[in-house]
Amino acid sequence: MLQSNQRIARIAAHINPPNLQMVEEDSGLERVNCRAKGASSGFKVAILGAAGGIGQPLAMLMKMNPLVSVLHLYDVVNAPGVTADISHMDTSAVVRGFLGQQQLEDALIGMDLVIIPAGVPRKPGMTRDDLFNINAGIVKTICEAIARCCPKAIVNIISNPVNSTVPIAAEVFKKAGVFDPKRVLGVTMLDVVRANTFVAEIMGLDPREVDVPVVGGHAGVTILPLLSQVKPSCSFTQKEIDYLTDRIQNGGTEVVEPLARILRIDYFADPIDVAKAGAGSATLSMAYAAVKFADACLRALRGDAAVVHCAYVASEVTELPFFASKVRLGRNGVEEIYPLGPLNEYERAGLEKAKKELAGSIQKGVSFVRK
Ligand SMILES: NC(=O)C1=CN([C@@H]2O[C@H](COP(=O)(O)OP(=O)(O)OC[C@H]3O[C@@H](n4cnc5c(N)ncnc54)[C@H](O)[C@@H]3O)[C@@H](O)[C@H]2O)C=CC1
Ligand SMILES: O=C([O-])CC(=O)C(=O)O
Repeated sequence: MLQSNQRIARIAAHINPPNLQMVEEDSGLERVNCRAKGASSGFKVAILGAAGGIGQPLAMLMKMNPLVSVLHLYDVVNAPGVTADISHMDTSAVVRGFLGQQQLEDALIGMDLVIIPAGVPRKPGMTRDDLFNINAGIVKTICEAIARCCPKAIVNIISNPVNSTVPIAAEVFKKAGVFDPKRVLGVTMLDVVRANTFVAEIMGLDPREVDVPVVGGHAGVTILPLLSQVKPSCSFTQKEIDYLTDRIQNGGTEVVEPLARILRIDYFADPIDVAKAGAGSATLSMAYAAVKFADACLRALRGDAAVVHCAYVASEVTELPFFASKVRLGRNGVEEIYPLGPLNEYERAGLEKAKKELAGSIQKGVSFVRK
């Protein structure tokens, strides 16, 4: 039976790893973090930005994933509290918290998958690119640490502007001599999740049975839904195509901005209710999408066949160095990038617009690291 002070120390150690060694030395306790049954097999996953609007529900959902054996939660604020909270869930993954930059490397050592939702979100009136000045530096610092501590990890980048943060990550890894284009993935899953939902809504289908490829990037016109390739095969009127394309491209803004979609949304009488209006951007649907994507990465790491999703990756599908399209995931990350398939005239025009904007965003990210 443990003494009261030992029990308290155990809790502290669980939440704050630097105390762990001290506790082991002082009390002779075994590493509490290794005690959970079922924790020996499975993957080690780190969430960076784990105390944020996306990070918290993402951490909760990853703690529920049976493929995860160890879950590291890192943030520059509030990581201990979130870790304590999540660690009480009676699922097998062992949770450890890491607070502040001095613990970033500890958070990363040995990780198989690193998920990055660290950074500031949009407020009304902002584009994702307006986040560049703050988030570019955050992603750069984090990726420098990944290059040192777990260069073989699969990296899922959520922080916006994804169109630039993925090129930033790639440049950092190149500089460190560890860039593997198969392992760096921009998370565009929320665009697919939204597209599936909106198509299902107007076609009267079950969203779980709908699959809309969304290619290009993750901002405005760079988000290009290929409605001609929807499964199950659907035939849309031009009005429906215009509505769906616009809504999928501006799904993020629908959450951020009051009044943004006043003319189209009919489920609230008061348009003010339609957005977070300064309280941030999508967090819950994003956590859902991030977990869907992370789970796919883990299943692929395990060796499952035919794990195919859209993601923004280093690519030769177009003349641009990065592009989102369907990729097959495997034990090494991106094993195969699929071509875009036949596009109709509307989609070809959309592709040209997307590429024009993407080229600038990619260059901006690359220059940020090379400067
Ligand atoms: N890829 C996508 O589809 C989506 C991306 N996002 C983006 O995700 C990011 C996070 O959004 P939210 O969670 O809503 O923001 P948030 O502000 O609620 O949370 C961000 C977290 O990052 C932490 N953070 C800040 N600097 C950090 C650093 N240097 N290292 C580690 N953590 C740090 C903050 O302390 C905070 O806990 C934003 O950039 C947002 O635009 C949001 C929705 C969808
Ligand atoms: O719109 C934003 O700023 C957040 C985001 O990327 C999304 O919800 O798709």
